[in-house]
Amino acid sequence: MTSTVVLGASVVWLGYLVVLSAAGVAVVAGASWCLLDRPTFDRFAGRLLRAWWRRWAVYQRQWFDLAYRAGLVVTDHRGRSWAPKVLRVSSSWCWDHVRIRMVKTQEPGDFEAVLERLANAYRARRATVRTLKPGVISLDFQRREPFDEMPIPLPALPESVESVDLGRLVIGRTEYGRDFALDLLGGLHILLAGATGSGKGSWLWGLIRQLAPLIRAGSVRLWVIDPKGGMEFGAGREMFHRFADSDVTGLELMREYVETLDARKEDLGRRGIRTATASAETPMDVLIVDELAAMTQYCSRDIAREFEPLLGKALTQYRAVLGRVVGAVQEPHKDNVPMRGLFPTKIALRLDEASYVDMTLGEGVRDRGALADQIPEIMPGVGYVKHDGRREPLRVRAAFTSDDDIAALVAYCTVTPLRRTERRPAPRRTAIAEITEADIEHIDTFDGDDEDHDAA
Ligand SMILES: Nc1ncnc2c1ncn2[C@@H]1O[C@H](COP(=O)(O)OP(=O)(O)OP(=O)(O)O)[C@@H](O)[C@H]1O
Repeated sequence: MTSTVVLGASVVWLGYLVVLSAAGVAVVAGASWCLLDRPTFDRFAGRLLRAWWRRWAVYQRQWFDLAYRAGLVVTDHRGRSWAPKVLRVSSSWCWDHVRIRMVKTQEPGDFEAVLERLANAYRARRATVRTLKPGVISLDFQRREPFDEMPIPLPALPESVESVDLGRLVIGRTEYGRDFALDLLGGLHILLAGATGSGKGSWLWGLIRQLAPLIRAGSVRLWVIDPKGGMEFGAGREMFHRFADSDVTGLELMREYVETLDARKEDLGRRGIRTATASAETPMDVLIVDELAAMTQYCSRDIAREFEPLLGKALTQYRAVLGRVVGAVQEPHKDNVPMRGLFPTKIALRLDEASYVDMTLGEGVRDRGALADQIPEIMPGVGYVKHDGRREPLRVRAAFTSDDDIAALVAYCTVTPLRRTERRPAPRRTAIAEITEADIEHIDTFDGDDEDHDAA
């Protein structure tokens, strides 16, 4: 209505030609933007335009008819009919969210009962209902599933130290088909929440793979706590700086991590260095905790009581001295992760409960489209990412890292390039009495080219 009034006024005020030309320029500019950079176009303009268009052309237009046929129109004793009202439509790349005010006496269950019918009518892949507040629900319709057909190739191992950008470690693809990267410089610490089998392993190994040349060069050191007996990370113990496979050894590792970074903080402070750069002298120390709850909740009280403040310290004090924490958890409630807010990068893979989504990503993010509890089990590795300072969650899938890829990674990181002198075989101790004529001949004919020796 408002847009019609504004358009009418513009035509009267400026004339048809001016309004048509302005509209033409806007369409061409928008189309070029969309072609050149779809994710940013979608973030700033696409989702608004799509929501406006779909409200007008799809949801609002068919709503009364469909609500009537689905039995959602209520008739009172005087024969008057009341239909639930479409209040607002918002849209992300894959989902539409239709906010509905229910008729008094209706309940969310009335809509749940006819969800399949509504999904069919609106040609959606699936639909869910959420209660937003008393009397208001959101009907969520999934329009597309890009990860059904999108291949997610495992990014190649970076070739050299110089080719690793700690601010852009590519581990998968976004729903728009673009590379998705984690950022250990600006993004600092990462919290990864996901139910069992949701693909946390792929995310963590994907991140480690991208650090491989730096691990091999000693510029990144991994401190890994895998308190579930080393099930996930045992295969990589050789390449880790420190590895713990129980809560007891995990606590010892945590103590050493904090002592090491405290010492570095003091040392760099004395030398007047305010921010360190990752190098063999001052490596980036990445602490990976595969199941935070095993160190904070499902362990003895003494362990949890000591571990939590140490973790809090690691999350708050070591940014400048290159301490980074990557924590994984299945149930992200406060008892398991008391310091959730200290992780600037948050990722929600498939979660068992709707309430876990906001616990992981922050208040209200599920309402903005991060339906991590709706990710099907057949889609491991898919999740929603939320960066501090960015409103919209992004849907992402990590590439799958197989056992063979892990073995190759470990082999790559644990082979130290040998220096030429080290490759020479130790001189054979030969007693003078053992020297034969043939030996003397060989010594005479040796011309200084030691290729055979080197190859040996
Ligand atoms: N990115 C991915 N793409 C495709 N399949 C995947 C991906 N990640 C994981 N999978 C599949 O899902 C299975 C479970 O993944 P994974 O072990 O990483 O889950 P998890 O969240 O670490 O589970 P748990 O908490 O029980 O250790 C894997 O064995 C693999 O078959």
